[in-house]
Amino acid sequence: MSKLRVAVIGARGRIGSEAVRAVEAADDLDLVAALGRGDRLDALTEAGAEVVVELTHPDAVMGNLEFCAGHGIHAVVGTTGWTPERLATLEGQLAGSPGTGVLIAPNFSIGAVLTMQFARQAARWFESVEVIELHHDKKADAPSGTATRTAQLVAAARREAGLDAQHDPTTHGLDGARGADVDGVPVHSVRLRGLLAHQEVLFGGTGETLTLRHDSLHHSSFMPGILLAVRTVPGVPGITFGLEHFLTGVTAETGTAGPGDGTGAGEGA
Ligand SMILES: NC(=O)C1=CN([C@@H]2O[C@H](COP(=O)(O)OP(=O)(O)OC[C@H]3O[C@@H](n4cnc5c(N)ncnc54)[C@H](OP(=O)(O)O)[C@@H]3O)[C@@H](O)[C@H]2O)C=CC1
Ligand SMILES: O=C(O)C1=N[C@H](C(=O)O)C[C@H](O)C1
Repeated sequence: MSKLRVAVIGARGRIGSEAVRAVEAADDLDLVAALGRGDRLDALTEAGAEVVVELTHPDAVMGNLEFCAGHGIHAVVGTTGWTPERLATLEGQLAGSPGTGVLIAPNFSIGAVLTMQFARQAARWFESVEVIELHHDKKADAPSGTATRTAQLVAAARREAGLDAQHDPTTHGLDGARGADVDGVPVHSVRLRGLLAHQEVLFGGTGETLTLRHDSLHHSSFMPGILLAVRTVPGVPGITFGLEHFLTGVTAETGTAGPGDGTGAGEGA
């Protein structure tokens, strides 16, 4: 059987360099290009890439995906900073390439995907919820894509359950002290040298709290998810938002992806 031809963009970055090693080590995958800043995207077509793994920067991702869509190259996207506007742009880019698949994953680690699902499950049972995400000191975007997605899933579950919006009693304080408001869920971002990627979802109810915590301790935590996505995305045309849609057993919890439907694409990452 021929190997799937894979390229990595952002190949010299923290996660990109790990992805290069993971693709090289996979028996069924062939790393045909490893691109960094300044490299020509034509190298992707010249190398015959079938799937691109995009791990760059919010400023770079849209141009890279436009090229992929325009050339019918499937894409697995880890770069964060997604908004509904960006998703709409990507949908437009893919319109002329209906067989091309793009998986956008706010987080490739199984523990983080499960944390989001557990948070979604817990949301209806608690009055209060806040998210704290903690990352390394080089991260460009805040809140993290994972925290944004978590807050959106929790907010959607609260709405579905008919819960009231959370009331913030703060009348005195400094700007920013209560974090960013993501769909009515406060999200607090910590940036600290020595950290990698961590998140706590805190729920509060009558006389009790529940804390869900996930820690990515090494970039290897993202590799099984990236490899799964690379192997799966050629068979799934269009935009899929969230790795859970490629994970049997977790998919049933979330429904199918679709812009603005509260479960999949179109909600930012
Ligand atoms: N979904 C997930 O599970 C994960 C997602 N991420 C996301 O992945 C992205 C990258 O993270 P990280 O590896 O930490 O960041 P890094 O800054 O370490 O790596 C990004 C790399 O992309 C390169 N780059 C920037 N612009 C371009 C471009 N136009 N073309 C090609 N390469 C380019 C950078 O080059 P230069 O150094 O010259 O700027 C750098 O080598 C971020 O958005 C992050 O949030 C990270 C971890 C997990
Ligand atoms: O920049 C990172 O490092 C990470 N980014 C993703 C995010 O924004 O959620 C995934 C993970 O948290 C690591």
